[in-house]
Parts: sequence; structure tokens; C-alpha cells
Amino acid sequence: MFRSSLSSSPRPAGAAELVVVGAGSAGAVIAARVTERADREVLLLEAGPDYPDPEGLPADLRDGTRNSWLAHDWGYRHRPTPGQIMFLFPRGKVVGGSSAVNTCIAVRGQPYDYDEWAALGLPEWGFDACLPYFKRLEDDLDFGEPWHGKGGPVPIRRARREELVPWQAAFVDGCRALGHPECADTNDPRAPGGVGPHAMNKIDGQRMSAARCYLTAEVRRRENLRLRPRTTVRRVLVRNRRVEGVEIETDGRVEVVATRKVVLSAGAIATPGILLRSGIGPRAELARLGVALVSDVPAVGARLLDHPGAAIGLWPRRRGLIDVLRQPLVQTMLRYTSRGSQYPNDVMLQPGSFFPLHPRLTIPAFAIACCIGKPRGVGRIEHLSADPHARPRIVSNLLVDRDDLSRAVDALELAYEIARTAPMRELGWFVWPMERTLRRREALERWIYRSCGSGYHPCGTAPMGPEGDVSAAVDGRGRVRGVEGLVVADASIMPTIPSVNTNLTALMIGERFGEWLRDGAV
Ligand SMILES: Cc1cc2nc3c(=O)[nH]c(=O)nc-3n(C[C@H](O)[C@H](O)[C@H](O)COP(=O)(O)OP(=O)(O)OC[C@H]3O[C@@H](n4cnc5c(N)ncnc54)[C@H](O)[C@@H]3O)c2cc1C
Repeated sequence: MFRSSLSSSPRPAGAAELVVVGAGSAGAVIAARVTERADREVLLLEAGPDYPDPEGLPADLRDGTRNSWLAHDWGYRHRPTPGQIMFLFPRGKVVGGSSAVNTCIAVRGQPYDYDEWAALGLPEWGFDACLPYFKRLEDDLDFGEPWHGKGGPVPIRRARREELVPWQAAFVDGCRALGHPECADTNDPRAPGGVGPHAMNKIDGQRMSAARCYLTAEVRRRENLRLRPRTTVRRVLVRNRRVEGVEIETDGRVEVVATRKVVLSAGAIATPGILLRSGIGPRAELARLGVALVSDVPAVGARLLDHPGAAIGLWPRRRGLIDVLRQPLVQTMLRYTSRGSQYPNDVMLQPGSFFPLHPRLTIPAFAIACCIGKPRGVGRIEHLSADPHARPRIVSNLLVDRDDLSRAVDALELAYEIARTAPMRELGWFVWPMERTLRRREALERWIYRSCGSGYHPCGTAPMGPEGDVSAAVDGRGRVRGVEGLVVADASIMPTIPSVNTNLTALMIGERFGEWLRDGAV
């Protein structure tokens, strides 16, 4: 049986005041903010490699016009819906985490996304409380007060009309032709929805990851910050319900770092695995895995939230309209309220300048993808072993919920309508699925169920909740139930999924915990 304490552990590798596990969207921010104070000390442990010099970044990490899928990835797979085959489920394995491989869409959630968290008994997470941190993290190059920040680490801008590739410009025109309003700034909390440019953390085509923006040369020079890449945290060591260290592995060598405080920022897939290997999770699951119980926390890994998506594909009518090597994948989006929804602007439609079907297969076709912002369905993560090298089974259950599926069908019907407007019809014609499928709701429903995929926004796997809430794993400041000195701060703690892409929310979480940990408030 795996026991979680120092006495049963490998050789010591020093000590640290605060260990942050994972240098991704949240972890990189936390390390940078905590070490602003010279009397705080952070050891930042990251499983992936580090590229401290932006000039030396590999091309897949520098290029913000498309995702990096394989070169810096954990190699996870998931089953989107019960009948489907396994698909890639990318997660960044590098300093910068998933922010270093993502699509650079920089959208905040809408006020109700965070007010919903407050209504669950987490008053510190309402929109008004989060807004100062969204502003602090950004340098919005287009808009200012009262909703936007200037001079923060992450530059954000929107493509101008003249920068749009033909398909993206036609999408805006097509939506306008159908009467959708124009939306210049999706991050304005009063935005009524509509079509416009995406806010993006991409400058001159380069991705502005949490690593580039927060772990700058200046921050790295701080003597109170130690960054140890290529180091995997196997588990947290706990004695008498108090953290006493972390067990780490570098190049096959297993060591222990002594510490009284650990922040898990390993992301929504890895964080629950570390908790389980540390003896924190559902009692029965720990027994099945052969891990000695430290704290019975049923909510660890019990739910997986994610955005379901689906896309239609169109073939260009003329040569030269698509340049898969040079054109940016996304530039614009339409946001609208789905039928009968209590959440305004809960669905996004997004044109893709080309069709990345698989890392090794980019189709020179146009796409229009939908993203269901407030899905009701939930997935789960299944751990088959306590081996730190074993990958969990990710069961996404996307669109299993009938309402979610119906919204996806509505969304692609709208995509079909937009694609038939004059500006778009001039550029492309339908290839995927066949038009006869697009015209028949039942056929479209069956097709979407078979072809839908993840928005790559997993969250909610170690959710926050108030005292006494059995569906929560941590309290409103990320403190793990029943273990002193252990905090979770990443996308895992989101109690409900925000209606949009999750990176800015993960950075905002990092900002908040960075401040709390720096000021001794956690
Ligand atoms: C392909 C892709 C495209 C996306 N596109 C967008 C987008 O355009 N806009 C958007 O808003 N969101 C996007 N997202 C989602 C967004 O990037 C994530 O929600 C966000 O980065 C999550 O932040 P995090 O801090 O929770 O986790 P991560 O950023 O994933 O950080 C976790 C870190 O922990 C490390 N780690 C994990 N386990 C261990 C361990 N045992 N020991 C040591 N280190 C460990 C990982 O290597 C990683 O660096 C995308 C994600 C992907 C993968």
C-alpha cells in the first residue's frame, strides 16, 4: 500500500518554504506574484521543459496562430461521447502549461459566470471581486477603463478589419446580414453579444503565454524563486493531516523536498491524480487504488466539466483563399443566447480559417465551429492505478445531455444559415457533413453526436465550495478539506464552467492566489 508520509520516502532533496506544482496558467502567475515579496520563497516544479529565452522558443510554442498539439503535450486521450473512438486531449507539458500551446483566445467569462460561484456560497468569487484581477493581468491595447487594464503582464488585442482573412471577414458580414449586432469588445461585461473580433493574447502572430508574460528574465533573476523544470511531482507527503513534503521525480530519480506548504496548480486533469496518490479523495477509490487514506474527499475527480463543440466544413470555391501555413486559425466569433437559456450569450460560433482535424492532418477547408458555453452534462476522470506515470481515463460525456445536444444542433443550423449568406456563399460550399444532413434536424443530431469534440477547457475536478458542501473538494481559498498546508489553485477549482474559453479565468485565479499567498492570507 502507498503511504503518504516522509518516513516511508526516498532521499531528501532540500527544503522549500512554498512549493508550487505546475508552471501553467495559474502556477506561473502564482510564482511570479508571491516572489514580489523578497521575504517569500517559492520552489516552482514543472514536469515539462523550460525555455527561458523567448528568442529560443521552439516554433510550436512561438506560433500563436494555431495550437501546438504534440511537441509539448501529456499524451492524454479522451472519449468525447460514449460511442466514439478515442481522441487526443491536449494539455501543455512545458513551463507555461496549456497557455503555452493554446489558441490565444483571451475572453473573460460573463458576470453571471462568477456571480454563480458567489451564489454557491463563495462570496469572494463574484464578478465584482474578480474584475480587479482580470484588469491587473492584462495590458489591453484597444480598450481602457472602466473594464480594462493597462500595463499588466498579458498583452491583449483584437484583429482590425483589414487584418481579417477573407473567410473571417465574410463571417462577420454574413452574421451582420442576418441581423446580428456588431460586438467590438467581447470582454466588456455589458456586451450584448453579436459578432466581432476575438480578444487575443497574440502579438505579431506570437503566443503570449503565462511563461512569457509572467516568468520574465527580471522575475527569473529573483533569488527567492527557484524553477525546476523536467521534474514531476508524484505525490504530496502528509503526516497527521499536515503537509510535510512532496515526492518528486527527475530523469527517473525519486527524491523528496521537505515543505510545510504546497500549492497544486497542475491543471484540471493532473491535480486530482496528485491528490489521489497523496491519499486525498473518495475513500472507496483510494482503497481500490491501494493508497492509504489521508482525507476522505468524495469530490476529488468526481466531475469533469468541459465545453462540447462541433464544426461544419466548407470547401473553398477558388484557389488561394486558404493558406494553412500562414493564416491565423481564429480571428472572429459570434455570441448569441441559445433557445430558452437562462444564460445570455451562452453559445459561441467561430469560423476557422482552415480545418485542423488532427495534428498531422490539416484540411484546406473552411470551418464554422460551435462551442456550448454552459453545458449541463458532466464527465469524469477514472484512475486505473496509483502509478504516477499512468494516464487516467478521461470520460467526457459531451452532448449526452439532451439539452446540450439540442443547443449544438441549433448552433450548427445557425452556422449553416450563416454559410448560405451571400458573403460566405461566394467563398465556400458544403462538404462536411453533406447538405442533406444539415437540412434534416434528426440526421444532424445523429451526426453531431458522432463527431463532436472537446473545447479543451477541462475544469471543476476539485471544485471550491463553502464549509459543509460535500460536492466540494476545497474551500473558497483553495484549501483542501482535512489537510493543513495544501492548497489547489488552477482550473480544477472552478465550481461551474465559465461560458467561454478558460485561460483568462485560470490566469485570474493565479492572480488571486498569488496575492493571497504573498500576503499570508492563505
Ligand atoms: C490546445 C488547447 C487550446 C486551448 N485554447 C484556449 C484558448 O484559445 N483560450 C482559452 O481561454 N483557453 C484555451 N485553452 C484552455 C486553457 O489554456 C486552460 O484552461 C488553462 O491553461 C488551464 O490552466 P491551468 O493552470 O489550470 O493548467 P495548465 O496551464 O495546463 O498548467 C498545468 C501545469 O502543470 C504541469 N504539471 C502537471 N502535472 C504535473 C506534475 N505531476 N508535476 C509537475 N508539473 C505538473 C503541466 O505540465 C502544466 O505546465 C486551450 C487549451 C488547450 C490544451
